[in-house]
Amino acid sequence: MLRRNPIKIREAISRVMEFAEPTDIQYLSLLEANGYYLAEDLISDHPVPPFDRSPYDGFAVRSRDTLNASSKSPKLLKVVGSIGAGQIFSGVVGADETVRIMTGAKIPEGCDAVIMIEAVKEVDVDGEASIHVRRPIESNKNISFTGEDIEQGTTLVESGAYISPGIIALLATFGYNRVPVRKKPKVGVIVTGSELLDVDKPLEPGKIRNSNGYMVYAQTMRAGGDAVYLGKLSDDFNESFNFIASSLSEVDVLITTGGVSVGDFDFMPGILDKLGANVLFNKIGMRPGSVTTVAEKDGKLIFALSGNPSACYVGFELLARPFLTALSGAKQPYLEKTTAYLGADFLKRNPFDRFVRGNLSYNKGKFIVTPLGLDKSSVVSSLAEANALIVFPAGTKGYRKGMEVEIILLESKGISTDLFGMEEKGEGD
Ligand SMILES: Nc1nc2c(c(=O)[nH]1)N[C@H]1C(S)=C(S)[C@@H](COP(=O)(O)OP(=O)(O)OC[C@H]3O[C@@H](n4cnc5c(N)ncnc54)[C@H](O)[C@@H]3O)O[C@H]1N2
Ligand code: MOO
Ligand SMILES: [Mg+2]
Repeated sequence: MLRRNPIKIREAISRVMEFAEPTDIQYLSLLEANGYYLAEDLISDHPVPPFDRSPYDGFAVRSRDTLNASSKSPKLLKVVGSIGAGQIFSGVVGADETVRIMTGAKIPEGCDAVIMIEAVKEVDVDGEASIHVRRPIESNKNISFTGEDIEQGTTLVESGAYISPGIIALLATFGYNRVPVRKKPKVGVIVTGSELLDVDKPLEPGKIRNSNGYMVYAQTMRAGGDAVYLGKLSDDFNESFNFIASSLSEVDVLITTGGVSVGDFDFMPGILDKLGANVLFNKIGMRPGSVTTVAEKDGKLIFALSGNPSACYVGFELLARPFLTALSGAKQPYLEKTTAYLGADFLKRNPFDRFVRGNLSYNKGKFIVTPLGLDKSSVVSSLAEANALIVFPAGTKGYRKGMEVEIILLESKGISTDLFGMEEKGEGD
């Protein structure tokens, strides 16, 4: 029988990440770029705003004209023009003159302040539009200055950043009609097992519906990959071998589920062997997902995930997810890790690092994480509400409600830079 040497999850992650080369750069329109990773630094090539402009609807004035204005003796200014955003006042504003100006319009030459519309009285003097100013205004008051938002030459976003709606706004501001991004890696998903029914089929004795295929497809998309569902293999070695061998050439990464353990129909180890793939590991000292196997063939990785739904889910999140996110060009591909208070007892011993599906919520100023469903790798029920993995390190005994635990956030776009901060906490296995 195949020899398996369990390694620590931290080591498994680093072996996988050694193969994480970002994909090629492609150019997308700004409407398509959301959710990709930026492939070059975004540097401001002009100041923002690019000209001094009015932050209000009002009147642009020369402040010195208003020096002696008071409510008893208002200063009369003649309105010599009117501009909206996008329009330019072509002349130079002279003594006791003002220009009616709307929010966003360029400050006319000669003016050094803006008085809001509500603060003046509009009057008609011999058929000429004028305003009464009732108090002095300081120089530079109510002006949005050139570069006050962004100075020219600033690195605003670094290559490898996740393109969020806010970054889209910056890209638009600086004229990125076409945005350099990393391609989403093409990820083939294959499920194995003669017991699997298609999702539209009624149950039959001894059979179950294929849930992993759809789950892994969705996980792949969440990880920034471009998932392709390649299909379901029945328990036939040669057929499975041929299909997997030919699928590999069509994708950047291949993910299979099932058939990685030691059963009569667990063909993945034999298939990887026959392929001549370099097995990075085939056992991890963790629960669930201990049988998670990763192999490399011609520079491409094959993630052979467990068939058990929870083990499959966790194996994907810990190993495939950072890998795919790194391929997609993320500067920081790891999920964020933080701490929370346990919402219920978890009294099992932890001979291996354990990753329990949990639901993180916020209650009265505290982050509470509650273990979900049965802690068995075969269950599917624990996955629906999982937004975190609770980390119980190997060698620990049992945790009571209210204790502080480390958690990995499943819905975050990476912030932390370590390998989940997995500390070595004794062997335990
Ligand atoms: N003698 C031993 N038996 C088992 C061991 C072991 O060490 N010695 N390890 C157990 C552990 S731990 C796990 S995890 C599983 C791993 O199983 P496989 O990866 O070989 O997966 P399968 O045998 O194909 O299936 C296991 C289980 O999962 C169901 N399954 C499979 N694919 C899907 C799918 N696409 N959707 C939903 N459910 C699926 C399958 O029907 C089985 O019930 O092995 C243990 N056994
Ligand atoms: O690989 Mo199994 O899920 O360890 O639990
Ligand atoms: Mg099996």
